Amino acid sequence: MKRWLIENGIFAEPSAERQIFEGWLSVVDGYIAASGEGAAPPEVRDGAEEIVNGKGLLFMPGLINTHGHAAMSLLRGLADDLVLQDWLENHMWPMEAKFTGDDVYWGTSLAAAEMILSGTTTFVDMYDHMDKVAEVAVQAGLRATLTRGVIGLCPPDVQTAKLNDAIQFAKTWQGAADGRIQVMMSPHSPYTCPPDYIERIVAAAHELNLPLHTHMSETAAEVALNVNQYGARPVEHLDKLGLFSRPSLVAHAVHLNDEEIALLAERRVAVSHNPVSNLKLASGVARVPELLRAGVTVSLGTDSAASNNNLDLFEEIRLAALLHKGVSGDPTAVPAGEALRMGTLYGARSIGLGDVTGSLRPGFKADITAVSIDKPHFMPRTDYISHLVYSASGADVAHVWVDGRRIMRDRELLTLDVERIRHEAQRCFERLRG
Ligand SMILES: CSC[C@H]1O[C@@H](n2cnc3c(O)ncnc32)[C@H](O)[C@@H]1O
Ligand SMILES: [Zn+2]
Repeated sequence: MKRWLIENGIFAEPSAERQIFEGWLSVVDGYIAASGEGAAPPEVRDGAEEIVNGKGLLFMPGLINTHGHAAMSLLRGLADDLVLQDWLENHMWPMEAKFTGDDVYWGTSLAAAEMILSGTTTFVDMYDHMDKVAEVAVQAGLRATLTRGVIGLCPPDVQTAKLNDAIQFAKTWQGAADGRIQVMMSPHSPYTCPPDYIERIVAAAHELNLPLHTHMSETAAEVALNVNQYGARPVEHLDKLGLFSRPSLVAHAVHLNDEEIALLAERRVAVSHNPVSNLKLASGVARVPELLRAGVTVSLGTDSAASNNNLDLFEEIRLAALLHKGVSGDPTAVPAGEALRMGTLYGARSIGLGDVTGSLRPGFKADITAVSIDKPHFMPRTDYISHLVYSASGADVAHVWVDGRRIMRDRELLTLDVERIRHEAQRCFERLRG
């Protein structure tokens, strides 16, 4: 039984009434065991194998990135300042057609390094060659919810092969690495998957007892196309195809009307809000305050480094708090505490891990991000929730633990060889470009 302790720290618990306390927190076998204000009780201190001095540090739940395509980090900076369809069809998909498992391995490793360095402990990833993504997640020590995204714009035998690949991936990896790896099923979107194909994917999710994840209502053009092709907007269309009969997480959900928001709430569909990607691709601004008011679980995602162009979830938290004030004219539209919950607790809930991670309460996994607060931009000590949301960035993260295991110490990655990853990522990109 491994017991360790953090003492002299400041702790931020986004779910609590009183969100900040100064004191200690103990971990036993990867789970948060207890915490309290002031000095740790002697029996806790005496039983600890390791004591982390938390002076100058703020400990918070590890950040949860609920939508991304990690391997696309290889395409960062390749095609900027374009709208979604042009970016996807003329720039991303031609490059992705050349991706091998090796590219996905090194692209995902690059993303994993960046995510750990900026305080993310759990990530959702939708891509191809998912065995490689899972391998990286296990090696990096991250928690991950992974899904083989399928695009159905291909002959029936290829559709079937892709679906079988997704099923095989799920059977191999669901619950791996002591439960750190979870799996979902993913039609890429309603505009790339014909209705009967979506129904087959939903049926597979029922058989395997898995949640579903998809891109939905990202652009106004997508909604118009859906109405033209199928006579319904994407929410109604996917509802009719049974997608929301499983626990589901939709990415973007930018273009929604009031009825659609009500239906998402009724079906308990979670939304991954990706504000930076939505701004960069000029997709629009999601109706986050309305979604939250309707009771929808809204979490945060970066999308890929090709449409962001980094994986720093602190930026999404800050933007979620700022953007909706700006567009609504209401400074309380997304308050700081709510933005922090979107990056932690609500992220966990949106992938069915609401009792596992996203909180520092006893019984949760010790997925912890330590922010170095001995810096001018964290002074004076007025309100640390405010500082985390409006002032912090990923570069302030000092240490990271997942499942109670430290994976970054003083900004040194303990599970990944960052020099090798940088070199291999450049090599992969040059081959792809060539
Ligand atoms: C089938 S694997 C995932 C697939 O999704 C593509 N993608 C990346 N970002 C977006 C986005 O914002 N909207 C829709 N699709 C996106 C990526 O290029 C992969 O092909
Ligand atoms: Zn995406």
